[in-house]
Amino acid sequence: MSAPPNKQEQEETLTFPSSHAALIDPYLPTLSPEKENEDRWEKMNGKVYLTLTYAHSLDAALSLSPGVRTALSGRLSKAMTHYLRARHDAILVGVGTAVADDPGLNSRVRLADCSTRQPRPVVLDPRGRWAFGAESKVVRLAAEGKGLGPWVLVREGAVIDEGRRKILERVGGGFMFVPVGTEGRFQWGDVLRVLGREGVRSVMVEGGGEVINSLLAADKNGLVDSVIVTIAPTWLGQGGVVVSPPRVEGPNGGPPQQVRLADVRWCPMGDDVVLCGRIAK
Ligand SMILES: NC(=O)c1ccc[n+]([C@@H]2O[C@H](COP(=O)([O-])OP(=O)(O)OC[C@H]3O[C@@H](n4cnc5c(N)ncnc54)[C@H](O)[C@@H]3O)[C@@H](O)[C@H]2O)c1
Ligand SMILES: Nc1nc(=O)c(N)c(NC[C@H](O)[C@H](O)[C@H](O)COP(=O)(O)O)[nH]1
Repeated sequence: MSAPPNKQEQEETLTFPSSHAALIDPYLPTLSPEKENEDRWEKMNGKVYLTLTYAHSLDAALSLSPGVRTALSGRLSKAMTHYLRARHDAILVGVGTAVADDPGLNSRVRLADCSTRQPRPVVLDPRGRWAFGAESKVVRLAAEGKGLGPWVLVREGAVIDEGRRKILERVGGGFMFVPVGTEGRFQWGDVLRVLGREGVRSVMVEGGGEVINSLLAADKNGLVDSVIVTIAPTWLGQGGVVVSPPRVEGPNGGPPQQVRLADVRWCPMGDDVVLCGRIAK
């Protein structure tokens, strides 16, 4: 595990070789002209393409503890993550990640045609916990034209701080309202509907633990189109934020149902390995 990246490391342009991109591309939403995208969107009844992607250790930990930013990906798999960011319309994280990591949520990879493409940062924050300001990295990058302004999804009826609303709107972002259930959570279907209404056709969900586990638990509805996991050759030890969704009991008291991947591909990337797949039906 390395020290937190310094500002220069965080802002340098990354390259992701096309030979590696070719391994990952079958698991990504297609890059097609807008018209074709809209036709497909209608055929799929307005289903936003969802890629679940994150990096974890050999003991399935995303980080040392909830409030700690922990670098796991090596140089090449990190470039892959930035390539994924360029290949989706939006990138979504939970407020726990926004608070712990102060993430940029932009793409720093140059694509094969030398262009860059930025995803819309989306933060799930039902209770309005994220105390961002103009100096928060994602806001600053948007102000500098290096990313898009974030959308913060809060519960319907939440009282919005005027100052924060202005900060977001100044960089092209804003608050959006989504209904919550009894547990104070959004339904994933509602989240995707809100994003779809705003023109988002693909989203990569990057974490953290609660977001990933709640999405895997909800996937009986077939929301996840592909899964791309970077596995780093390290154990973080007990106490980390772990990917392990709640068990679903099997029928008639049988063994618990497993969430399994099909159509699997393992891609070595530097010291890491990237696992791609789709959730088996
Ligand atoms: N290694 C990686 O790829 C990676 C990726 C992202 C985050 N992380 C790490 O994960 C840690 C944060 O994880 P975490 O589990 O504490 O926080 P999290 O990012 O999953 O955020 C949790 C919060 O998001 C909101 N949320 C989650 N699911 C929701 C739903 N269905 N509806 C409404 N709101 C929902 C809730 O407010 C919840 O408290 C940090 O340490 C971060 O560094 C690692
Ligand atoms: N792929 C990946 N490898 C890692 O080792 C790691 N720690 C993350 N973590 C994802 C999480 O969403 C972080 O918040 C962003 O990676 C912050 O990075 P940026 O500032 O957006 O570049 N993701």
